[in-house]
Amino acid sequence: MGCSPSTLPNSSSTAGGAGGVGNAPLPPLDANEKDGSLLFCIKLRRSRMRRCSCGAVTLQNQNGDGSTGSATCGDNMMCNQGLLNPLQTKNESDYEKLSTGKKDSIVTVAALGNFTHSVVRRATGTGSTGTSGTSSSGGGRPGHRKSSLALALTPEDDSMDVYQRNLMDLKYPTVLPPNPQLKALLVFHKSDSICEVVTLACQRHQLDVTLVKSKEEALETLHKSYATAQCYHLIIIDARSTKGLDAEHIARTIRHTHGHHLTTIIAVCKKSFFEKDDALIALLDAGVNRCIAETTNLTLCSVELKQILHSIIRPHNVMSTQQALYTALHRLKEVVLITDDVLRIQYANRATERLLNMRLDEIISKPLGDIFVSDLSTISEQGKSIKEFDGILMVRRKNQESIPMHVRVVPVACIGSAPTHLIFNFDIPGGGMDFIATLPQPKEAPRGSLHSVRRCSFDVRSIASDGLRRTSLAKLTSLPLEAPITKIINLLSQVQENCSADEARLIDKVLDFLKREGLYSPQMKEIRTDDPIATDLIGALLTGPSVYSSRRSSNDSIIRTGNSTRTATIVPAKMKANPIIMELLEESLKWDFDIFKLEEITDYHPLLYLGMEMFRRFDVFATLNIDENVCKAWLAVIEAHYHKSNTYHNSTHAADVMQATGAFITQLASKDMVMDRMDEATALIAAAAHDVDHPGRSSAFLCNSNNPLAILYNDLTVLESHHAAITFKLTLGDDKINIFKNLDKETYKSARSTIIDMILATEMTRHFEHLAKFVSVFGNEMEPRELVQSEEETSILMRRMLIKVADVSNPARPMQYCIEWARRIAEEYFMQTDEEKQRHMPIVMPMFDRATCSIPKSQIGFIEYIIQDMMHAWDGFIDMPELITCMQINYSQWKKYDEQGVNTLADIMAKQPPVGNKSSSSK
Ligand SMILES: Nc1ncnc2c1ncn2[C@@H]1O[C@@H]2COP(=O)(O)O[C@H]2[C@H]1O
Repeated sequence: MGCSPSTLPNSSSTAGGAGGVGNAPLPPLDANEKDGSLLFCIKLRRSRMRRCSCGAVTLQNQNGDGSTGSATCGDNMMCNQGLLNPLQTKNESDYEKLSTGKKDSIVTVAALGNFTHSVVRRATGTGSTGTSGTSSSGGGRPGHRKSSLALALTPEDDSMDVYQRNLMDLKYPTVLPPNPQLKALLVFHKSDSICEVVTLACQRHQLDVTLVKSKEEALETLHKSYATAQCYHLIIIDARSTKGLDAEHIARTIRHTHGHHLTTIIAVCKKSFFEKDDALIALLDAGVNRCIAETTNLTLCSVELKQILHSIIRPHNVMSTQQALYTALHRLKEVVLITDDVLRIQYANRATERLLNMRLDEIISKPLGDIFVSDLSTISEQGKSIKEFDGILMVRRKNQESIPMHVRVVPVACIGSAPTHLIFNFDIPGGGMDFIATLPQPKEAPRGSLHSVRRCSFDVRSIASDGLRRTSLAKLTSLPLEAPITKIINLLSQVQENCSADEARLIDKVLDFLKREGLYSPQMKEIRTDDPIATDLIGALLTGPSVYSSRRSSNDSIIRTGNSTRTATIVPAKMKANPIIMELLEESLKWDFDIFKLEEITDYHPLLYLGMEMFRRFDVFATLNIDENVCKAWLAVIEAHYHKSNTYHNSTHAADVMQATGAFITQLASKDMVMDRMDEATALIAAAAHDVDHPGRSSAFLCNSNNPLAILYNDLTVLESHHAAITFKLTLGDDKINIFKNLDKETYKSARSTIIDMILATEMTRHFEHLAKFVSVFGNEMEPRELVQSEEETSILMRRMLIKVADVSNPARPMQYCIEWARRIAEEYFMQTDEEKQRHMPIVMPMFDRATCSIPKSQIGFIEYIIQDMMHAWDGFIDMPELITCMQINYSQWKKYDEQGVNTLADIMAKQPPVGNKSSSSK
């Protein structure tokens, strides 16, 4: 069997393989799977792990006698042949019967993971495909190619002896790439001689060709083909003239169309085009895989096409099988760990989780040294050269004593260089879970009982140095403390050993939930979107920074400091009694207030002007018993600490949130749901300051870059904690701006607590928790005060929701403002991605790349997953139907843009009237 290390693309889209293989999408990749850079066809013997090379890849080989050598064996022949159609993945249990029950049998990853019906039938020698051959006679599944004329997915594919292959399959079954009837969609404005030659070349290679003449026709055809699971593998676009077709636009639209991440797109260009690298690069950036020169020479065109089939389409097909392999590895009973090139764990399967008593997210990215107590210098000398190893290592389980395990370690090379990665395989007595289930549990731990089991070569120093810690751990674990939840988890784990794969998967999910904190805190609904942009955005907003730690991490240790050069004593800008400003501020409580105009006419001091207007309208001066000038100075200082360079998180956003807060307070009052004066004042202050000193980067970014703020707040609620803290630091640090100085102690304490609570409530990771609590109290038939909650508790829930809705109300603003906010936030996200790339940091939202991001898709996802439910809940409470109306209009507009392929910021902005022109609407 061959090993086929290859690079996994860093995108969940690979998993679907929809565009490339025309099959049902595979499940999305886990974070670690996404980042895994290796793919292995592995077979693991109970007693030995073997591996060999494919093609140019060199891997060391351990022969049966223990010697090492280079493996370029005939097993490689088995790597990529035959068929794997995920649609046919049914009969896993059949296959398990076939592959188990043999002592010292080869436990193939395929045997335990997805395996196809057709392969099973071939392997068992039953069924027509077994004897007629899957690719030569057409006796396989319907619609499959006839091999003598068709493209061979591997050089061996067409000529392989069918019987011999079946025997080989039986012995070394592998996961095989799909090999469907290939379909090509030709998008040519007119059927000229070039189009004819391309068509003939396609036909020469047995491609099923469809010709369309416009972008609309192309999209409709793709849409239909996706709906009927008959995807196109190759799309060839005529890019010779922009008059007929805008190839760049078409390519970009196709890339953003669901199911076409892996579709191969080729552009046919004029010869002269190859002298203009700008134009070529633009096409490639739009998602074209290759540009080819127009030709009327059929042979040339045919050769070009053949190369594309081999170098692009075939690898895409192979890639689509990677998920199957990972699934298989994941379910393997043997413990398998793979490290990356700096010896951090990049892959661990489920058995590893059990062995180490840790969750995958706790394992992935850990340095190897963290899970072994033993000295690892025999495997890696100062992290430089890595060596084969077969012996005993002390493994450190979470919260428990270390245990000795027999471990085999194999170094592998990825791209022909010296070996960089290590594969660890643990020899588990009895072959699997039973042993793991019997590992010493806290109470019954027969300490040291396993120590005599095997020949050992422990590193005495490491054990001694760790002794103290282990002794105290031992004391802890022997305490008669066992939470009921631990018992439940253990019982469920036992049940899992003897149940079907589907049941095991469900139990896995249950276990996952049980192991989480906050079992009774409402959480976000599962994100059910296939759209990677929405997944990226919502995932980044709703999950804490730990989620990113498993992504490729950075060796970047540059610490980004906050904007610490400003002093708190900034003299307030002189507010001019400008009649235009005054006139605009008359509208300041209306939902369609033009905040961008205010930004412009106040020369980027909207917070100062809007803030004073709000303070005046809600008589905050009297409530705080403070001079107007102190409030003015306070607003000026707060505004000065918003970063002008942020496109979104600047003082205009703060003013916008304050304006929404004012509008909500007014509406509440009109509904007789009056907030008291101090509640109004604190809500406005919280709104004004809620993002102060925002660095224009997310909390996850700060955590990933070891920013001092992330260190200070232990990666928890980093930005919001900072906004709240700096608000008070600035305010209390200078008497001239201390708006609280005349409050008595108790009132100040209560005001401070309210402001902090409101600012912290803007953190999105607890979005669903806040929303669910709000709905459970205010969405109830009963009066809130009849519920168990105290009045103070209900009022806290209301204030939190108020600032949350105000904070993300931009998708429910009139369309032209909504679009401008979308532009600003997208630009800020893009700048973060640019910086992450430049500093080689983990990319928090890879889809927010200015070259490829679809703004409409991001907004559709944001509205669907975050905004919609919240706006309905808030409207139900406050009765502001204009929020819902605006949101729905905006949503339809984003959908329209999406359908039209208006994706980039430039595309969208080109469709907008100038900002500030209220009367015009979007095209
Ligand atoms: N229109 C939008 N599209 C995408 N994300 C948004 C939009 N508006 C707000 N957000 C995000 O929602 C977050 C709410 O909290 P922040 O203001 O810290 O950061 C905000 C942005 O990250």
